Amino acid sequence: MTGKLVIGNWKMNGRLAANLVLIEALQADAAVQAARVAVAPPFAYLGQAAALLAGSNIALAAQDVSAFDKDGAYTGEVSGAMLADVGCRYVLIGHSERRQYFAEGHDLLARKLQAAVAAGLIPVYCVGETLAEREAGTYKAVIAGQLAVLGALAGYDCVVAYEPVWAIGTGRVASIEQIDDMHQYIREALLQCHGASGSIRVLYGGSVKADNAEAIFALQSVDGALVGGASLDVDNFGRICQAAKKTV
Ligand SMILES: O=C(CO)COP(=O)(O)O
Repeated sequence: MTGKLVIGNWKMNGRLAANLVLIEALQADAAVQAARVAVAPPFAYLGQAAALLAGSNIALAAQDVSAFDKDGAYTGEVSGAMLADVGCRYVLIGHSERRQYFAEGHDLLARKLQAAVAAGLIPVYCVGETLAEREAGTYKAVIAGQLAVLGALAGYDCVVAYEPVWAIGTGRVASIEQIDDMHQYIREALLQCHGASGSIRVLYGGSVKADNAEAIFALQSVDGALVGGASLDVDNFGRICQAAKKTV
């Protein structure tokens, strides 16, 4: 499978009936089948999605993982081993919504990253600055601080998703220049803290839609996209996958 990686983050959306319709439509979409694609449903629906996706090219991703890597008395938690057991290949870690609403910070995220790789999952580590940080001009330092957590993961397969908070769900996509600038910066920073930017893929996320995907994927510095809202719409997601496949 070649091409850019497209991951659909469903966030806290979905129901059994709607998921069935969406996944069956994705399976029937030639562009989705031909691209390198993953979907990240909520925990409650991972089993359903895994069963529906069995034998398909579409991989399964989770939206989060517990920092605890041993089974036990951790009510409400879902471990990396459980995610691997139900068929997940990827797991999102450090999404800005988790940083914002659940106060996830450096130490916890470092543990989650370790737990993910220990379970054989590929972490999709999310970074991104707020509008205030962008306007204050501190955004690169913010991203560098967030990336520092990856230092301990040297040697592991890892995906980084750059998602400027101000572009998430706002329809306000970062400009091509802003994306390229940050992706170049992230690659260089990864070389410093992770040691091998070559083995790391950097995805862009934030209001990616069918009509802007091709221009974003045309950037050499972009290895794919983490898609929120548009991943719930087959037509939009299918066209994003088509754009990803075009720009190998
Ligand atoms: O947060 C995102 C993906 O993780 C991006 O969400 P939107 O594509 O809805 O802006």
